[in-house]
Amino acid sequence: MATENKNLSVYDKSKIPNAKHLRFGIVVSEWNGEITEALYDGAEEALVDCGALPENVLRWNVPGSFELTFGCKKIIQTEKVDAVIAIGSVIRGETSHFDFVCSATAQGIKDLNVAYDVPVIFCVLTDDNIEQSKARSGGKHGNKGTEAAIAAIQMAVLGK
Ligand SMILES: Nc1c(NC[C@H](O)[C@H](O)[C@H](O)CO)[nH]c(=O)[nH]c1=O
Ligand SMILES: CC(=O)[C@@H](O)COP(=O)(O)O
Repeated sequence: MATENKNLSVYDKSKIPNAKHLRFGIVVSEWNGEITEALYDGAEEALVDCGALPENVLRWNVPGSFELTFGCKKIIQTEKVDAVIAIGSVIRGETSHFDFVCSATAQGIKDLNVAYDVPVIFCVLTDDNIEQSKARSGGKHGNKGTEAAIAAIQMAVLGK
């Protein structure tokens, strides 16, 4: 199902485990800050709505989406977290740089999920234009940060 037909912010709280005993890391790319801040707000609000304590939501910033892999690795290595959310916004420019950043970031975050026993949630928008990004960070399609928070809670308790 494409995002076009799904609201990213809709979740059934009764079906989400309570997050009161969980601790989360959120690593936020500073590129396209208007978008990533909105994604962060959606994620943080959903985590707290589902019972997480604000003091158990740890935020680190990195320069761009390419640095998300390293930032997520470091937060896993240095902090006790039950799940990590990687937040970024990549918007296509004139060159093929978009493709390399998106691919490297997706592969890097996938690799972290293999290398460590802490789920890392891919909350990276990869859009052709800013309008698509705005629509997915609190606009007509909801907020991918909200979706990522719910996934983080579900994955944090998986197998426990
Ligand atoms: N163009 C975007 C970037 N580019 C920067 C890279 O992510 C990286 O920080 C740089 O290549 C240095 O290693 N990053 C985004 O997150 N979004 C973009 O649209
Ligand atoms: C995703 C990018 O790196 C991109 O926004 C950079 O723009 P350009 O390809 O025009 O250099």
